[in-house]
Amino acid sequence: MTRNPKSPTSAIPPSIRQRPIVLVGLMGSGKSTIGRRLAARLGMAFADADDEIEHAAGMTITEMFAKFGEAHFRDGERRVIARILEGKPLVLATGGGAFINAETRALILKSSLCIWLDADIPTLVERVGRRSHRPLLKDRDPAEVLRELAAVRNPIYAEAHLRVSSASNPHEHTVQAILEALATCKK
Ligand SMILES: Nc1ncnc2c1ncn2[C@@H]1O[C@H](COP(=O)(O)OP(=O)(O)OP(=O)(O)O)[C@@H](O)[C@H]1O
Ligand SMILES: O=C(O)C1=C[C@@H](O)[C@@H](O)[C@H](O)C1
Ligand SMILES: [Mg+2]
Repeated sequence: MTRNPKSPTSAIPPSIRQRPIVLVGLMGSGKSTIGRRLAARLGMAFADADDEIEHAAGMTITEMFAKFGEAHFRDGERRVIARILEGKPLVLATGGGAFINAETRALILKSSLCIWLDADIPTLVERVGRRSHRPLLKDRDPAEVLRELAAVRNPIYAEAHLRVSSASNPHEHTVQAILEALATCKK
């Protein structure tokens, strides 16, 4: 594991590891890939809510949307996130819409330290790719959908406790920026 001497994790108050760290933000903002790396740096467990939901339902998110609709998916998402947050503190990557659901958001804000990973639309478009497996992006121009979602969702993501840009490459820059934010976090 590489450690950057500029940001030793020893600078992070021990209380930070005593509750879950939850990453929220739009599709492609890096919640899953950054979350896994952040957890490794902090020596915490990691979970991805999208993976957990697929595991619990025994089908993909795309299948769930097609078979039961988005509302059903959101309900399952809330229950899965509630169960994860009741367990041992960990880093949790949420799906892009989880924090937009008022009940799920209340749960996250109450029991975790919540970080909004934010990036500009061109960066997000590049990262989700042109042939996305994500059900909300597969039938329309991803740039258009992401712009619409950003307009509605960004004011809600702004309720997160911390906001960190994930726009710069490589991943380690973003992990570093999160570690720096955690080191001075008063929440
Ligand atoms: N800070 C970063 N630097 C470089 N590449 C990144 C960064 N963040 C994400 N990526 C790349 O962007 C792509 C999408 O990232 P990721 O799957 O982590 O997004 P996500 O927020 O989990 O999306 P979703 O909400 O759809 O689950 C991946 O290929 C990932 O490697
Ligand atoms: O932004 C969203 O609403 C979504 C993001 C993905 O992570 C998945 O949770 C699903 O595709 C919905
Ligand atoms: Mg993800």
